[in-house]
Amino acid sequence: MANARDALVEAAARFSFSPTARLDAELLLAHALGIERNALLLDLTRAVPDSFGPLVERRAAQEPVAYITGTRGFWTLDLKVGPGALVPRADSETLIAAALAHFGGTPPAMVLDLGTGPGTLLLALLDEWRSARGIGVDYSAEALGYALANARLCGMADRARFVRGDWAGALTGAFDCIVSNPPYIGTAEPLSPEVKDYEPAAALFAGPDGLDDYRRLAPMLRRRLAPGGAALVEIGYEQAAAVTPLLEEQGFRVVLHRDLGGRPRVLLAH
Ligand SMILES: C[S@@+](CC[C@H](N)C(=O)[O-])C[C@H]1O[C@@H](n2cnc3c(N)ncnc32)[C@H](O)[C@@H]1O
Repeated sequence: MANARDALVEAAARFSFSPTARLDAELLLAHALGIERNALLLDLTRAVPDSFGPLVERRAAQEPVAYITGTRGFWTLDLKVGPGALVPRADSETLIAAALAHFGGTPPAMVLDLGTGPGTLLLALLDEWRSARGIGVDYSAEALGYALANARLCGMADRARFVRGDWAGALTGAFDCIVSNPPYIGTAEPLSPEVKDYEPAAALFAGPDGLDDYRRLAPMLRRRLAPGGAALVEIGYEQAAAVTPLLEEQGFRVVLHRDLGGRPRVLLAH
């Protein structure tokens, strides 16, 4: 029977399409063994279970690792994810860092996450702001199923509520912090099979120029933001020049935040 060391080399070679081929293999083998990746790396002589083979086949077909393992780490949390919900992206942690920096030692009382998916932004913020409560909105029932499960798993079900709806259309009241990572990919943009063939199109595409959802969201942010509050939206790295005026037209002052790669990633409107 192959040992872990050899099996990882073989699996990573099958994942040459992935920039994180070796990491993918380690995560899948740790999942098959039911242990943490760190524990796997401490002993690479261990035997490989038969259940690893089918996982390798799924990844070789470019299924996202997070859909295979059913979880994805985001900020301080391990979130349950699966088909029907976008896999949280590391780039979105820029928005969390920007929100924490903006509010500093005075956390907002009410947070609204528009397009919450598996609860990503809302739950990460509520984990930091223990006195805050929040609402996550999505129009995907599947995504909301994961969001609710994640709120329970992370011990935040008493502070996080989820609502199915078309952005903020059905909401009333004011929120001190509104966050959103809406779909922002243009319909003709080329995408890898990993994204295009597995992740929900409704979480990705926003009209020919990728801006349709920002156009709808901008006036809703104005209406739902409490005085003195801040709205933060994630953007594609080439969209700052197009999205900033949409927010400024609503009377907002806009501050740009960059991701760890130095690319424009978040607009903070206040
Ligand atoms: C790019 S995904 C982001 C998901 C999550 N916020 C994250 O960062 O992992 C966009 C989300 O917006 C949701 N969405 C798209 N159009 C929507 C609409 N009109 N109203 C509410 N949610 C919408 C999608 O279902 C999807 O979950």
